[in-house]
Amino acid sequence: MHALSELRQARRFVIKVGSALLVQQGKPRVEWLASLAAEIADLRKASEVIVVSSGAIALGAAKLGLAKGGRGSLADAQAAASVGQVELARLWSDALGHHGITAAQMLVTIGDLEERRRYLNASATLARLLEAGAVPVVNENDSVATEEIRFGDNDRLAARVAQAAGAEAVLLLSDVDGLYDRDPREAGATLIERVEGVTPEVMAMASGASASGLGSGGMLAKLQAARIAERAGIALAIVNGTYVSPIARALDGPVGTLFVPQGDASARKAWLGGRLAPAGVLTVDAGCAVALEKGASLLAAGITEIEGDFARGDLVAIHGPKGERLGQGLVEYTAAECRSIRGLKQDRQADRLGYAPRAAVVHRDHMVRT
Ligand SMILES: Nc1ncnc2c1ncn2[C@@H]1O[C@H](COP(=O)(O)OP(=O)(O)O)[C@@H](O)[C@H]1O
Ligand SMILES: N[C@@H](CCC(=O)OP(=O)(O)O)C(=O)O
Repeated sequence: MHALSELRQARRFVIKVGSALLVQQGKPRVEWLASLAAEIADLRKASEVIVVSSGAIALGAAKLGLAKGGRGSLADAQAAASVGQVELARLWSDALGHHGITAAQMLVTIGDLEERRRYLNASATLARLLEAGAVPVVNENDSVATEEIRFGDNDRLAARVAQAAGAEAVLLLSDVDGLYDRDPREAGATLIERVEGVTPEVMAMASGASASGLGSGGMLAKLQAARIAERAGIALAIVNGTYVSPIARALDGPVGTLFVPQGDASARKAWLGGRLAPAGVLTVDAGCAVALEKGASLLAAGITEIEGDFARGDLVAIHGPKGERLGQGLVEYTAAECRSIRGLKQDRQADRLGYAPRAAVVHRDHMVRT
């Protein structure tokens, strides 16, 4: 998909709604939500829709009378989210219910979308809900997620959900028209309509701060989400949601920034490429680095160092001799086994371990290079 209007062809959408759109001065924007629900009902005539909705912390903080919109401390954010999520679910259930659509709440943590087995589980739930005709309304499970296990922003969460659901398009509804070449509050800022690859230059355009003070990620989080999506072959657009009927304005306008999918990585590789937290590091020698560059599997003979305590099937980062990041992949041996067979030729692995189920330590099929 190369133009915003082409997104209409997508068979499965993820629509992400930021806190600032849903909540103003602690109150939900019910009429605006009703107009969005009408657009979702319209989209569903030809496509499937998953919503990723922020707003629990902002809604809950207002109810509990917490300072700083509930973001003063982790405990405040968790308490606010618990209270706000109840209201958020009701708002969506009412708004979609008005069009005869069943809303389904799904609260997830980073592990649910990053640990392979749980990722497959979340993916199956989403598929079943869509098949049954519901609209999943996803948010982070903020009331139990601690700082270390949180996404923190719903932009990356939306990109992950899109991967897990096999969606073709993600719409990030925000309070700006899209990505500007610099902070839009600066003079001369220009809207970028199309991005072919989120390069470091593109990343440099974003500032991490959220102007509204309600959201958490700012433009930086949206660009990180765009990177996850483009690698997964998913089109992503940042569009202005502040208007009534924002989807029609963005797609028929068209106004916004489209991030064109890059390549057509298989779902599994996309998942690997986008995963955030490797369990360990394998450092390899120069010869191995060259072989990996050419697409070979990582063999024990090339490993010089092992960091971390990982299990078979975990994600590990792969570093070159100077510590440079070469890629990451699913490891076929535990950390202890890797330490034991490091530097060994393939035919000696079985002698050392007494078994050698796999020739490669990280097979090329389960590896992505950076
Ligand atoms: N280069 C940029 N282009 C567009 N917006 C930017 C840029 N750099 C920083 N921003 C800020 O990012 C904000 C959007 O992020 P955020 O407030 O987190 O949105 P949301 O709550 O919708 O997730 C914009 O309102 C803008 O102030
Ligand atoms: N999960 C949080 C939202 C996280 C967040 O702030 O996201 P966003 O407003 O999209 O930057 C909530 O429901 O309040």
